[in-house]
Amino acid sequence: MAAKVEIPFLDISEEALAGIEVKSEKWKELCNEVREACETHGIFFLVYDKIPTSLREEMFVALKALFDLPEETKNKHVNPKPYRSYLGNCPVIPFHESFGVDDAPTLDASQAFTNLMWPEGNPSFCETIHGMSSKMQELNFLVMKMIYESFDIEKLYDSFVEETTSIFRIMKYKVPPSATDSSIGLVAHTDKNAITILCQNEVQGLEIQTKNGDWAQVMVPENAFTAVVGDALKAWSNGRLHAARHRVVISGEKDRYSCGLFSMPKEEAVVEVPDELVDMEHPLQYRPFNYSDYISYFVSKLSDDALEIYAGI
Ligand SMILES: O=C(O)CCC(=O)C(=O)O
Ligand SMILES: [Fe+2]
Repeated sequence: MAAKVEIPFLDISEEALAGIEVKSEKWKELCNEVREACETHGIFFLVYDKIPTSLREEMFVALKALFDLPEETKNKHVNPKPYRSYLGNCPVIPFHESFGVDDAPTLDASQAFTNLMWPEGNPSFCETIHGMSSKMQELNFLVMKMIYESFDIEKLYDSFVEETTSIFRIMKYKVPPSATDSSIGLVAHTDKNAITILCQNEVQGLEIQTKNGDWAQVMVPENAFTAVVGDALKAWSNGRLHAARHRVVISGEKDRYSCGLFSMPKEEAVVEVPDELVDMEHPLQYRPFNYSDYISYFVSKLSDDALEIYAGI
């Protein structure tokens, strides 16, 4: 069995932030904690009560209804871009099923996905995925804002927002056939995007590879969200932030459901290290690159070192 690891746990609930003025010392400390978590582990937990428990619960009811649809219906979700089309019964990860919805925080995108799955309409499903993805996007932006502030480059944050889009990924991991088995639910990878916010039901299974190569279980606290640094953020930060390699291992008797808001540069956007993050101590590590070209490269090679090979200096 994998070891356990202490993952930083940050409270950015309204109560915890009450009285902390933006730009105050306390706020700066919190921003630095976010950055340190990204540097040390590349993964951390967040308490964020702007996403109420009731919305999480509705989300997991909605997810069950979605995955319970006939295969034929689920297979209608097709998109030529990677990581979007419905994936089910894949021989490499037979217990995993997923969908990726582009721009789910825009109402039209949530509506189009809902109408495809339920041509007769399902307003409550639409409202739930739209509400959840929008709020997870807000959280994603807040984390990025804190990272910009901790590097003292908040003036660049607005252009980051302008150049950012997202995929909302919706996932189910079926219980393996025998309760004693544990099986790979999702193979080891780093996320390719900038930063991912994950929300899972009570079934654990996420694991990370520590910097010394061991696999460790990530025990996500009840109702917490998990933030994961991806390749685009690692490159942008000149290698200062760590893209955590992770996987999902499933065991036990309950299906695992999760969803993730993956923020990423828009199609035409270039990932480029800001001048402020390059100095004698931190020489430039990555050349500027177009994000969608990097994804095409990764999909063609599927190499663990894709970022280093593609953009490393
Ligand atoms: O299901 C999870 O908790 C993690 C999913 C994940 O790592 C991914 O989709 O990239
Ligand atoms: Fe991932």
